[in-house]
Amino acid sequence: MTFKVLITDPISEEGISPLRQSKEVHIVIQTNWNTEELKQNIIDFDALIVRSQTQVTREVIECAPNLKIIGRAGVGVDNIDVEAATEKGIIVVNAPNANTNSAAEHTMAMLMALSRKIPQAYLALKEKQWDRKKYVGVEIKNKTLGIIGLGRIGAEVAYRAKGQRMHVVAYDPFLTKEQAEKMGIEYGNLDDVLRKADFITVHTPLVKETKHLLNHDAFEKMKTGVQLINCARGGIIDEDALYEAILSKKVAGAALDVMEEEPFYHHRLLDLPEVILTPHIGASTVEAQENVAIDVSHDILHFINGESVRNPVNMPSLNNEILRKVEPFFYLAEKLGEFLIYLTDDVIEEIVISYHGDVIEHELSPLTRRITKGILKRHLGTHVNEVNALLLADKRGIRIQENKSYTKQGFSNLISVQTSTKSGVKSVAGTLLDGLGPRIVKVDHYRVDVTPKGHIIVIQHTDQPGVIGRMGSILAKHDVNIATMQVDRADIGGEAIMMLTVDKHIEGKVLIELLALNDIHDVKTIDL
Ligand SMILES: NC(=O)C1=CN([C@@H]2O[C@H](COP(=O)(O)OP(=O)(O)OC[C@H]3O[C@@H](n4cnc5c(N)ncnc54)[C@H](O)[C@@H]3O)[C@@H](O)[C@H]2O)C=CC1
Ligand SMILES: O=C(O)C(=O)COP(=O)(O)O
Repeated sequence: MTFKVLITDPISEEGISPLRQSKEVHIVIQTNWNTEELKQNIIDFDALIVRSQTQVTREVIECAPNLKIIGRAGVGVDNIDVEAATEKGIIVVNAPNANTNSAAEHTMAMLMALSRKIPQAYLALKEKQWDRKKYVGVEIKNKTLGIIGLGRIGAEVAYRAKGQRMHVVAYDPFLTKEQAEKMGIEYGNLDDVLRKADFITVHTPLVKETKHLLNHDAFEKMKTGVQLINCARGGIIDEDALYEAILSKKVAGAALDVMEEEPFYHHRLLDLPEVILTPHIGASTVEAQENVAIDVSHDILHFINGESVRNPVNMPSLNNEILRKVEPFFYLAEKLGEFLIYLTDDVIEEIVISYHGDVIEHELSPLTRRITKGILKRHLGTHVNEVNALLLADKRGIRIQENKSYTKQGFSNLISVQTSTKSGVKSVAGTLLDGLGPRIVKVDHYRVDVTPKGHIIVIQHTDQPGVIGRMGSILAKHDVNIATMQVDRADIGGEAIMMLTVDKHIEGKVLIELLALNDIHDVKTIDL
């Protein structure tokens, strides 16, 4: 089947060559559509690749019933309604490492241009003005650069600034004093950075907490004559407050690659000679564009091939080594969920997942997602996936509890899943046996040993002579061949369980006959 990929922002042709080479992929590039046109035309597409310009709103996502993956050929996903995508089970991937260098280099270029007024001098000369006095700058050597957000790009900027013999003070909620010392920079809180810096550069994402992070109050705390750089996202600096701060001479200059509204032509900041601007070109290099497109293309191909994507935004990201260790448990996890929902007759209030033994050394969240997916899938349909399973459970008021314990419970690894409803608790446990694969080893408090695959019958009965024979006769009458069979009981003559694997799907009429047998209390037929 053809996998249709729509690309709506300019992208490197070399970068998408992995996609072009795939026979399954059909690519449409359309960079001129407005939102309405995008909404009308997105219906058939399986994947969408964008940069920062296309606004992938909830409305757009709702017009895309076939959309499975959105690739952001870059870092910031503030132009994508990730929550709406997650609800629909659409995976969002980006290219977090591919344009770091270009963005850091652009930041340094802006810092140099700002400190030496290069764009202003250039413009004047183009107007035939030779004015050397007007364009006196300041050195950056021995000046303090304040970095807000010391992630990938912030850290690269710090190294480069140190190379220029600047003193660097940085604030990031995840930065420790020790890490800062190792990097040879000063560790500070936000106020330290604001108070100490001669130049301030921001490298955070645009989120609720960073919107207008540099506002009127922040400007008040800065040195008079401070210069600002924003090569991250428009909106981190409050543009009106910046305008006022420049007029009042608190801020001597600003270099902006990004603005709150893009493209921008009419903002009053454009009229200030202290402001230098570029049209969001921090990642616009041949190398970065090729790299972002390659990374996103590979993730789309991973997705098509049923492999885990490398750079998910709305799921935990797993590196290859972590993935290699946890992947063998994926099938077992999902099947435990699928199995348990057959036994659960009432509305689920809580799912308790307990991991025992060696498995707890692995990243467990992908397993919890798969178990939840397995449970929800039966009633919510195939649109439930690893991306939206937890969100869908949460929206239905289902609490999910995860427990971990080193205690081995008789197996080197054991995953036990329990559903709680108003009518009681149901549980199943499974293990991954070395060389033998996944097994269901416990159903409620009964011990069993069944491969979670194919057609399974679970029969609750009273432990009496003849029950098994009568059950066997009914299956034989309907030409149902029993492949394996397990029996366990609480006490002699007490409650017992039979678990059979059979070679075909059990039809309703067989079920009715089984349920009518004396001493059989419940029968569940399960297709995994
Ligand atoms: N102008 C352009 O063309 C480009 C812009 N960008 C933008 O640069 C930004 C940073 O990108 P990366 O470094 O790759 O991301 P990153 O995720 O590696 O780093 C962001 C850092 O900001 C920190 N942070 C979050 N909230 C903060 C707060 N309130 N105060 C201080 N620090 C905070 C985080 O802890 C993290 O370390 C993103 O917004 C991205 O969209 C990225 C590439 C190109
Ligand atoms: O990667 C990012 O976050 C960027 O801002 C780059 O944006 P672009 O892909 O060049 O539109």
